[in-house]
Amino acid sequence: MTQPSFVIGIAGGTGAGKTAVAREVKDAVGEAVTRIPLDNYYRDLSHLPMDEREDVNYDHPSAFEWDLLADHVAALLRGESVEMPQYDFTAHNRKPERLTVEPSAVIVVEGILSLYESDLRDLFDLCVYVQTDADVRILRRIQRDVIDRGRELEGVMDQYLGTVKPMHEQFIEPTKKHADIIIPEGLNRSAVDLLIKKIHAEMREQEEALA
Ligand SMILES: Nc1ncnc2c1ncn2[C@@H]1O[C@H](COP(=O)(O)OP(=O)(O)O)[C@@H](O)[C@H]1O
Ligand SMILES: Nc1ccn([C@@H]2O[C@H](COP(=O)(O)O)[C@@H](O)[C@H]2O)c(=O)n1
Repeated sequence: MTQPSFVIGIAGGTGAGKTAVAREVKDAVGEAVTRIPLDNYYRDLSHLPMDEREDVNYDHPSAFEWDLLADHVAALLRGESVEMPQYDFTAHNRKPERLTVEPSAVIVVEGILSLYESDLRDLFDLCVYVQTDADVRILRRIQRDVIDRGRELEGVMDQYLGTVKPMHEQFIEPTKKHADIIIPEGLNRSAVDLLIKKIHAEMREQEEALA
């Protein structure tokens, strides 16, 4: 049985506020929202030792298992549950366990390159880009990586200049052209409230279509 779902892709640079927006939407709309972090679809790198996993370019499109993510979103739209991978930023690898995700009225796919791959984008009803200046994003990222992810400041800076910034300019920022909505700064109250209103309106339409 197909599940009528409203699918939203939220993209934007590291530290832009994508996760904050997606969490705010889930908190406001509730159980009807399933959040699918793109990070969970980083390729399994169990075949590489830790020192090689540390050096992977995690901001290049090739770092993600796009087919699996598109298959999972398509399965949810067919009304089937999926076994979503989980990611461990400390190990630079997938966790052994998966999380069962059930079909739902609203699906939010959120991550740096959510709007990059056309097969995935074709499944989205609404494309959102969170636009935040690079200086604000790097400050947020340093805070998160050093405090939450236990990384050294020097490593965060090297990674930012070596891969994060150039990949942002080459691959992430250009996906803004696919956006229906651009949200400034992340948790922009007015923009997020409008997004939540749109989701409620779509859910009402789904309910009326089923009645
Ligand atoms: N408009 C905002 N003003 C201040 N801080 C914000 C705003 N939006 C998001 N943040 C904060 O910025 C940090 C990074 O946001 P996050 O959503 O994790 O970014 P992303 O998922 O895009 O990497 C978080 O601590 C979040 O609470
Ligand atoms: N092992 C990894 C995997 C990813 N990253 C970085 O995460 C960023 C994406 O997540 P956001 O919440 O910031 O959007 C991306 O820029 C990768 O560089 C990492 O550092 N280590």
